[in-house]
Amino acid sequence: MATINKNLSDYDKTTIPDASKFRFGIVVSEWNETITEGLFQGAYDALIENGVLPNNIIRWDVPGSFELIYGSKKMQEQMVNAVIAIGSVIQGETKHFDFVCEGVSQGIKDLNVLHETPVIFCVLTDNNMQQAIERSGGKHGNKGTEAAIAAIKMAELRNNS
Ligand SMILES: Nc1c(NC[C@H](O)[C@H](O)[C@H](O)CO)[nH]c(=O)[nH]c1=O
Ligand SMILES: CC(=O)C(O)COP(=O)(O)O
Repeated sequence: MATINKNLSDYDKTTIPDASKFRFGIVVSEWNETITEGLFQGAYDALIENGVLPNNIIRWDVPGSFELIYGSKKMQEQMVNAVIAIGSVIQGETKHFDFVCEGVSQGIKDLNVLHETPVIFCVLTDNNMQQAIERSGGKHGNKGTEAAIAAIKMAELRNNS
């Protein structure tokens, strides 16, 4: 199903584990800052709504989405139950978009394969700014909310396995 047929902020609260026992790391890319701030807010609000204590949310900023890999790797070392990597890549005139998207998605996949702490992929890869606006608190909801719910579920899975 495409995002266009699904609001990214919708979730069934009754299916979400109690998150009050968990600590989360959020790594935020500064590129397309208005978008990544919207995603951060969506993630932060959803964590709080599901019982996470403000002191148990650690935020670090990195320059761009490519740096989310290193930032998330260091965040995995911080005694957190899960990490959320937040970025926004927007298509430009060159192939740079493809390299950044490929690098960050493969890099975060590698962190999930190599280490115990789950890293959630909250990186928008849009054709234009309008698509990014619509997915960071706009008409399609907020991918930050979706990422926070995924982080809680993965923290619980890790706890129980
Ligand atoms: N163009 C975008 C970038 N580019 C920057 C890279 O992510 C990286 O910071 C640079 O190559 C230095 O290593 N980053 C985004 O997050 N979004 C973009 O649209
Ligand atoms: C995603 C990008 O790399 C980007 O927006 C850069 O734009 P350009 O390809 O025009 O340099």
